[in-house]
Order: sequence, then C-alpha cells, then structure tokens
Amino acid sequence: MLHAGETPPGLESRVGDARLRFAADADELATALPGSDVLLTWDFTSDAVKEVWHDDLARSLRWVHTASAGVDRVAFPELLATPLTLTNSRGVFDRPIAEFVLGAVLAFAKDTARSLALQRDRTWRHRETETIAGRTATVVGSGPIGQAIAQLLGAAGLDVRLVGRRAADGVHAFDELPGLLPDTDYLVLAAPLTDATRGMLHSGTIALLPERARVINIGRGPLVVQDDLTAALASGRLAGAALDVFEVEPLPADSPLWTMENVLISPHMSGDVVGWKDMLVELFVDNLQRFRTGRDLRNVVDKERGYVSSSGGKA
Ligand SMILES: O=CC(=O)O
Repeated sequence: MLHAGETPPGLESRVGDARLRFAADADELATALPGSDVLLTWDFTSDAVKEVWHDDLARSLRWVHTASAGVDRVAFPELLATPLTLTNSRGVFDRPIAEFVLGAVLAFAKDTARSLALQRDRTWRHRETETIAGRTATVVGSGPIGQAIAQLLGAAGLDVRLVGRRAADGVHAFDELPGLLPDTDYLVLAAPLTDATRGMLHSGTIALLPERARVINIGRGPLVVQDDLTAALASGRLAGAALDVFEVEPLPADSPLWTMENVLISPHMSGDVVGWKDMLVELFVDNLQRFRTGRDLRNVVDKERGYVSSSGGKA
C-alpha cells in the first residue's frame, strides 16, 4: 500500500500490518509505486500520479483512493482504462461545503465585503441589503454535495433548482439548464469535471444569466471559462462571484480577479472544516479493512462516467 502527498494524521497506527510506503513528490512516487497494490492520493492538487504513470502499474495496482470528492487528478485515460477500483471521499465534504455556499450567498446579500472595506476606512455608510428568502438558486451537480447545498439553501428560504446529468425526482436534466439560467440569482457549480461539464460556464451561458446573478464555484475551476467570467464581472454583466476553485491553482498573483470588489476568493478550502483530515483517514481505514477482507468498498467511482483530468492546472 502506498500513500502519496502529505502524511495523513494517524494513518500509520491504523493500518494494521499493511506495509505503508510514503511518497512526498513525483520522484518518490516513481520509486514507491511499483509493486504497491493500493494507492492513497492525499493531495488533490498534485499531478504526481499522472506524471509517473506507466503501463506496468496497471498490472500491480488494484485500488486507488482519492482523499477528495473530485477524482479529476487521477482521471487520465491510462488509469481509467485499467481494471483497478477507484474510490473517492464523497460524504466528508457535503455539509461543510453547503455551509460555505450559504455563507457566500449571505455575504453577497448582506454586502459583507463592503462593510469590511468601509470598516477599514472607518467609514459609516448606511446601505440597504438584500433578503435571500425567495431568491432563486440553481445548483449544478446533483451528487451528495449538490444535494446538501440544495437542502441548506432551501431551508434558508431560497427557491432551489437542482440540476444533474439526467432528470430524476426533483432534479432537472443538464440540458434543461439554459432554460433555468434567466431567472437565476445564484448559480452554484457543484458538478464533477467531466466531458459534459468542462467549460459549461462561458460567455454564451453567462449571457443567459440576469445581470443581478452571482456565480458560486466550489466544484472545479475548469467548469468555468475563467476569462469569460472575469470579463463579465469586470463589465458589470454579472453582479458577483464567490470562487473557491480556479483554472490554475494557486490563482496567479496577476489575476484581475484578486482585486475585484464583487469577487470573493478562497483558496480551494470550501470543504475543509476542522477535523476533515481525520474524517478522510476514518473513511480510508474502513475501506482498507474491506479491501483486505474481500468486501465491497465504499464510494466506488464509475470510471466510465466521462471524468476528465484537470492536470496542468497547477501553477
Ligand atoms: O476539491 C476537493 C475535493 O474534490 O474533495
């Protein structure tokens, strides 16, 4: 078994007599990976697995677990084509991300960023703020994270439409999205990065949103054509954006997004509440027990889903 990236807390004492190899970077991974049957990738911003991949690994490796909900960092064709089992960490981040999104909605509605800016200037300036009750949120992504967001925003009084791949009970099909955009106040992107979702928000779809709309992206940066969104925010074509993920991470210092007053930027942290790493270890250790006793694993990912690799996005 092998783990790549930062050391997960308490993992070593939890794996019984399984032999752990640690790899902090691509070079160490290239040495450690051959002969391993399990790979735990702990760093959702690293392209190390893709960098060191070669076909022999397809024969030895039987299971890859990502310490993330998104599997895009390992969703490259050579790995997806192998018979190995891919599992992710869905479930850990749902509620934290939903709270993060609600916080962003409230920050926009209550003009919080402006209050902080005025406070820094010791300026007392009364304004009227918006209510969130009755506003419309369109949440793209009907997995556990999207569902948690929809549930929390709904509980807060927003009128929520959930959009998934296919129509289902309470879920709109992805191809219905253009019809939902014109009366959207908050567009929340919580979809995985797939063939269908990459670049889904571009100048054409932005043009369908009303000028009052705000975009909240807690999914993956490449869901959005960032230049198109930046231009729309700069011109006032859109009212605002809360962005936790970007085409390139960390967001380069020269990005115009940093200084826009209507943009909230956070460094890919929407799900990372205190204790999240312990929860990830818990999930992995449980799955490891299952793996070693031949039982079904939790959180198996459908490798045929059309996931695309987000590699190359790291600065
Ligand atoms: O981005 C983090 C994750 O996919 O869990």
